Amino acid sequence: MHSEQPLLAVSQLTHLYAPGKGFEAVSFDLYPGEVLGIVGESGSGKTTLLRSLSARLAPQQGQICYRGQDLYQLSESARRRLLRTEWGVVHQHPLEGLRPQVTAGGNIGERLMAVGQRHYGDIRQQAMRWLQDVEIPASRIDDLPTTFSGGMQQRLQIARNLVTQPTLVFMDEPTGGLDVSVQARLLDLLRTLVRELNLAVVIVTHDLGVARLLAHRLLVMKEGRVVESGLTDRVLDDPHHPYTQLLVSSVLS
Ligand SMILES: Nc1ncnc2c1ncn2[C@@H]1O[C@H](COP(=O)(O)OP(=O)(O)OP(=O)(O)O)[C@@H](O)[C@H]1O
Repeated sequence: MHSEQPLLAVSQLTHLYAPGKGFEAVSFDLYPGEVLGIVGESGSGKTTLLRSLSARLAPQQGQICYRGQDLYQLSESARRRLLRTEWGVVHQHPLEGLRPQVTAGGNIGERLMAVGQRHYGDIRQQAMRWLQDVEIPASRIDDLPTTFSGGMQQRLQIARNLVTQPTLVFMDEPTGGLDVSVQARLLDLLRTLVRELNLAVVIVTHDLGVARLLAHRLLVMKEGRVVESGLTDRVLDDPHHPYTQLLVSSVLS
């Protein structure tokens, strides 16, 4: 099936705050350009797992290899560099992923500087192009993100993360907290960007509609364990595990 090496190889990953709280024995491979959705009810451990996968919470057991290298054997500064360059993290609350005291252009430009760009004119031009790509008027480049609507802030956070052309992006409920029409446009935008940039994505969502639209494969979590995994259409149209059946039928009813 895949001749190439996985971007992420996760095996037997565990971090439990208490029995059933956190995640336990999670294993999967993620390949370039693949979108993996993590679904499950509130408290099932999705966010904790995402933090561990994205180098922000050391697991108690198990291993994550990124391009064949053990993530938690890297130095702290190497992991931080990854997060500023080849990786991106899109938080549910955009201001957690933005610098509120820095202009929209500065928020995007900062990531370019982290990958070594120094030419002010080039950086500003790329920031302007990215603002337009995420449907923010370029005339807002010198405004602070706190003056933006929630939907605009989320699009700015996405631009900030994608400007460095990352290979892997982690998203935690990126459309949560937005109203339905704003959500639909944002999903459309994400789908286009993921395809155009051939991004690998791990996306946490409790919304099966979002999972259906974006994810190629799903992990279904319950009480910290993966109870079912597979291609998105298979999992949602022909769920095998009773918990997945319940999850799917609760959306349909
Ligand atoms: N720092 C922490 N210390 C102790 N327990 C925690 C901590 N963080 C999370 N938990 C617990 O671990 C469990 C999993 O939480 P987590 O946020 O990963 O779930 P989730 O599936 O992302 O939920 P939601 O969809 O509501 O965000 C919960 O019971 C939560 O209370």
